[in-house]
Amino acid sequence: MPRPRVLVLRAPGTNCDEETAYAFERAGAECERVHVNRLAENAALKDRYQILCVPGGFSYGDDIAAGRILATRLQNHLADLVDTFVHGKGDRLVLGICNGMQVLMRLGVLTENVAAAEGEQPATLAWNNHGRFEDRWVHLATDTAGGEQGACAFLRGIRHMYLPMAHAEGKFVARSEAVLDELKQAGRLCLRYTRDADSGVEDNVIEFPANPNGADANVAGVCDASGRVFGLMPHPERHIDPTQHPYWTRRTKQPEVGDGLAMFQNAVNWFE
Ligand SMILES: NC(=O)CC[C@H](N)C(=O)O
Repeated sequence: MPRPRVLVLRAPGTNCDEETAYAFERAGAECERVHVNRLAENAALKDRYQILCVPGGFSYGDDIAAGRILATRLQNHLADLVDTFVHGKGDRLVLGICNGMQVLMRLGVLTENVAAAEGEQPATLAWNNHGRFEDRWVHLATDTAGGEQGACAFLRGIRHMYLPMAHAEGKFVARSEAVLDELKQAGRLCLRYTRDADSGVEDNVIEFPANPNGADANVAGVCDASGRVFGLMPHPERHIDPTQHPYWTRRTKQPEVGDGLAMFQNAVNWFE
């Protein structure tokens, strides 16, 4: 299989596209950063890629709500692109990081097929509990409720990650306990904030700062029913090299790579 080609989507206000492209390239993919307007001009462009990634940033200045305007632009002008990657033949992957997860949530693709009343969104991303932008490193645990490997294609074999998070509107809130339960049972609440490197998944909300925003069930990332479409609020592309770790000068034993790289490698290996 040739190296998978990644489309890293850019919009006004995107600011993590270069790091994200670097992460995918380090993992062995070929990557192009493409502006949403170029895709709107040339619909056939999307056929060049196997992975769609919506990176972090402040698309359209977070106006109205973070991710809302880019999601609306995709819905109204690039519905075919979204449909091809999310549904299509099931042979492509979609990743949304931070602002990208906000876009995927606003599009509804991460909570598709979940029972909610007609016209109601099953879940959303609200403002952090303390009402501020929060920028810190967090411990994350993966949920394997979807089976030994877990439900999510990007998280295979990963049990724990230490990654930066940096957002204001990242608190995952489900409409009801029933929605939360349904997502949980299916293993779709696949990435959770946790206390430290040795802690696992907890369903009760853990205290700040371990859970930096107050998210229901400590949710940091959600995948669709197929596990091919994944959104997470923390930034795996900011921990690719061990020197990005805040304590790297104090550690005697240096790991070969940063915790975030495995996620990008999983994406590349999915095509083998
Ligand atoms: N790092 C990011 O992608 C930021 C996401 C978004 N602008 C927020 O503050 O919530």
